[in-house]
Amino acid sequence: MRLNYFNNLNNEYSIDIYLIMTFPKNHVIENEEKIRVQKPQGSNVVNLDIVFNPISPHNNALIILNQSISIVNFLKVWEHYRLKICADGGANRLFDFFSKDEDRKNHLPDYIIGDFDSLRDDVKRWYESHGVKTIKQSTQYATDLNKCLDFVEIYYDGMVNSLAIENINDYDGILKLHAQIKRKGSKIDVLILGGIDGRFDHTIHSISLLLKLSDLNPNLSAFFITFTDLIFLIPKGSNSIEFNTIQSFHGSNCGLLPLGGPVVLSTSGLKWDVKNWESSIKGAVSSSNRIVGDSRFLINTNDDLVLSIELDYDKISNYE
Ligand SMILES: Nc1ncnc2c1ncn2[C@@H]1O[C@H](COP(=O)(O)OP(=O)(O)OP(=O)(O)O)[C@@H](O)[C@H]1O
Ligand SMILES: Cc1ncc(C[n+]2csc(CCO)c2C)c(N)n1
Repeated sequence: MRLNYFNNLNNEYSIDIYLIMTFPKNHVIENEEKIRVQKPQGSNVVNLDIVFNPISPHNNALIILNQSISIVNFLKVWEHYRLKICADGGANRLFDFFSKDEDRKNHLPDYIIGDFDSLRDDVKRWYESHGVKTIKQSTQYATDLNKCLDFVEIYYDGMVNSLAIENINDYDGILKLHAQIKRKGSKIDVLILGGIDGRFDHTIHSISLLLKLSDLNPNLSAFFITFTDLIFLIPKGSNSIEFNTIQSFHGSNCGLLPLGGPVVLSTSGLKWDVKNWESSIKGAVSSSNRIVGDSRFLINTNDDLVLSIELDYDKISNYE
């Protein structure tokens, strides 16, 4: 609220008065279906538009895991990513996605990385004969997803240019190189296709990696995409989750998932906004919530939180 007043020399002054509302613990407010949420100051901004249309000079990577490629806008997404990696059997999925060699040739990944227990021989040979680099990493103490995430960091650190791929030892060379990189480089947006909603151990491993990303792969900001959802980490603090392009996420169902441990949450822009709300996997969890903010919603959390947002393909197909 702004108050204007004049002093005795007739100069106009204004003062802003902020009303700070404090809510009781575990409060829920039910909102209308579409509400305006003001842009906050000093929040971490998570821009959902960059998932389908990454900012071009920005470092980014697409990782295809060994699950069928189910997102409907896959070909558009493909065009937007600079570095494309198939994790082991993920290359079979990319190969099988196309029915003609002509289309396959126009969609070559940069690398195929893994222990190669699932990569079919014919697929390996075909991609190698078209110039795709394959990097065998046979260690059974890291998953192919681990190896790919580490590789993305060493690639953008510049190590891969200065090092012939053949010189990476084929047991755990990527992990060894990764241990040498700078901890704080520039941010890299990574979109991971698959890894969630198939085998349960893989799913939990994927969530575990997400929760450990700031420790293990601090330069990466990762989004998992499945046929139904976008899943990513909301870091501790105040966050503004924004979607300015054609309101692509307004109306989507979402879940605030305390998978890293108990959290206390306050939100603005959800159908059921929570205030000072204690959430834990053994206690209350806000699932089947809905985004009602017209172009953003806010989450304040005292610890990292996993967020899932349902994908509405009618809306996201508007992304060019
Ligand atoms: N059924 C699945 N559900 C979810 N994610 C999967 C599934 N299968 C594979 N993935 C993901 O794709 C990656 C590459 O798949 P691949 O089948 O080559 O895995 P893998 O590491 O050999 O697994 P495993 O030996 O446990 O079957 C895995 O590391 C995992 O992240
Ligand atoms: C305690 C422990 N549990 C499981 C595995 C097995 N493992 C973990 S990652 C991986 C590679 C999958 O491609 C395999 C086989 C292990 N090594 N150590």
